[in-house]
Order: sequence, then structure tokens, then C-alpha cells
Amino acid sequence: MAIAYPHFIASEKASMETGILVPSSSALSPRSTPPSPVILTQDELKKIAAYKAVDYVESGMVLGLGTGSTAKHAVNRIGELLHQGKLKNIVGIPTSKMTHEQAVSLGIPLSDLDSHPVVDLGIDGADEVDPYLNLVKGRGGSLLREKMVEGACKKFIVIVDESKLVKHLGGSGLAMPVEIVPFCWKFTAERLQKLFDNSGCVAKLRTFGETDKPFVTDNGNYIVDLYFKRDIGDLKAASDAILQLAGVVEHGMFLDMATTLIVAGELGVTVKQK
Ligand SMILES: O=C[C@H](O)[C@H](O)[C@H](O)COP(=O)(O)O
Repeated sequence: MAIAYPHFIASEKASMETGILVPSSSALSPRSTPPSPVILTQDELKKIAAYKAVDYVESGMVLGLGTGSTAKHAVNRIGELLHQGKLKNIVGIPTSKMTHEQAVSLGIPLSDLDSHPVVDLGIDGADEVDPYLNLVKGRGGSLLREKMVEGACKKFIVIVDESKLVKHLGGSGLAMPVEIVPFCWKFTAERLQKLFDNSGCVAKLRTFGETDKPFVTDNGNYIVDLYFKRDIGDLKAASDAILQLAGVVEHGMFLDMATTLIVAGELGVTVKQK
């Protein structure tokens, strides 16, 4: 069910800093002209989805802390609630070095999967979400640690703005990342491309910006991005085929892992349970 935002006017938009979407008093007073709607930026939508997800966090939980521009808002919010004393005894398991640094700067106590092999709740963004809550992740390069942590979560909430919704994975025409070992990376990239010849796949090594310098993951590996011209079909078969290639470490398809999806769009927030 979609929860619509209250009639936004400019002063209400400012209240999003707290994540609480409450009409200002002026919005409740009679006025001669109707309030003009405020168009929310993509980052504001990400923040709304993130804050909604943090409503599910309870004191004492072990939390999987996601990575990226959407998850960053959730981690900030958790830090804020800890400092306000509204959350207590939280332990975070970060999914990247970047999130680790963010959590340390916020004073969130951290641990790892060795000490906490069962995680109560994970919250993370995604690059694509299909109608069955299958995901593409890893365009920020953090897919391996994310898959390890989120695979250990009892509940995994995915937070996105509505631009991430697709009919089928790969459908955005953007990258589907695969983490590979650096050894003979061209060989592995060619084999990956060949696997999906029928879907018009092009495999590209991820580099730093316009340079030829390979992007290196937190685990010292490379990323090959797969671009599809056509539907890749059976996702489980695609996943198995990729993982069978020696040289592949992990791919960015997160199949059957998300338990809840929170989408923020122009018309409101939607929560979908699996
Ligand atoms: O490697 C990056 C992660 O999978 C991110 O969660 C994903 O790319 C979504 O990132 P953002 O929230 O910045 O769109």
C-alpha cells in the first residue's frame, strides 16, 4: 500500500531534515491559493526510504549496514537514534570499507560475521529491483561483502527510489557487475560475455573514471560490468553459469534474498513484503 506524503509546500520540505513528514502549521491554515507541490530530488526520495527502513530497527539488534548513497542515509539515521538514546545496544556489520568508516565516525559499535554469524536485520540500497524483489547490486563495487552480510540476515530490507524498479533484471540497460580475480581478467571477461551471447551481452572491465586503471574492490579484485541488449531469461540459470566460471568471485544478482522492499516515489512510500 502506498503512503502518500502530506501536501508538501516549501516549508514542509525542510522538515525532511528530520525525516518526519509533518505538514507545517501554515499548511493547515486557510489559504487563498492551493499549495504548489514540491518536487523531491532523487536524494530526498532515497532519504525517505532509508528513514522508513530504520523504523524497523530495535534496540539490541545486530544490523547489516549497507553501502551506497541510499544506505548512507540509513546509517546516519541509526547513528542519530543511538546518540539520542532512542536505540541501545546496536551492533553493526558494515558491508564495505566506506560504510565501516562512516559507522566509526558516527560511533556505531561494529563487529563482523565471524563474531556475529546471524544478523537480525540488513538495510541496503539496490541498483535494480524486479517485481519479485530480485536485485542487481554492486554498481558501487561492494557486492561481495554485501552478499555475504545480507545472506546472513534474518530480514533484509531494500530501500530505493522508484527509478530503480525494472520489469526484469538487466532491464535498465546499465551494468550488471561481476567481481573477478585480477589474474587473466580478459580471459574471464571474454568467457562471461560469451555466456550471454544470446542476450547481446557486452562485458567491460570497470575502470576509474576515464582512465585505463582498473577499479579495485575492497577485496583486491576487479569488476567486469555486463550490459545486456535483451532479457537474460532464467536468472537462476544465469547465476549458476556465472558462478561456475573459474576466476569469478561473485556476481551482483541478489536472487530471493530481500524480504522487504521500501520504495519512495513522487506519490509516496510503498512497503512490499515478500
Ligand atoms: O556496490 C554498491 C551497492 O550495491 C549499492 O547498494 C547499490 O549500488 C545502490 O547504490 P545507491 O544507493 O548509491 O544507488
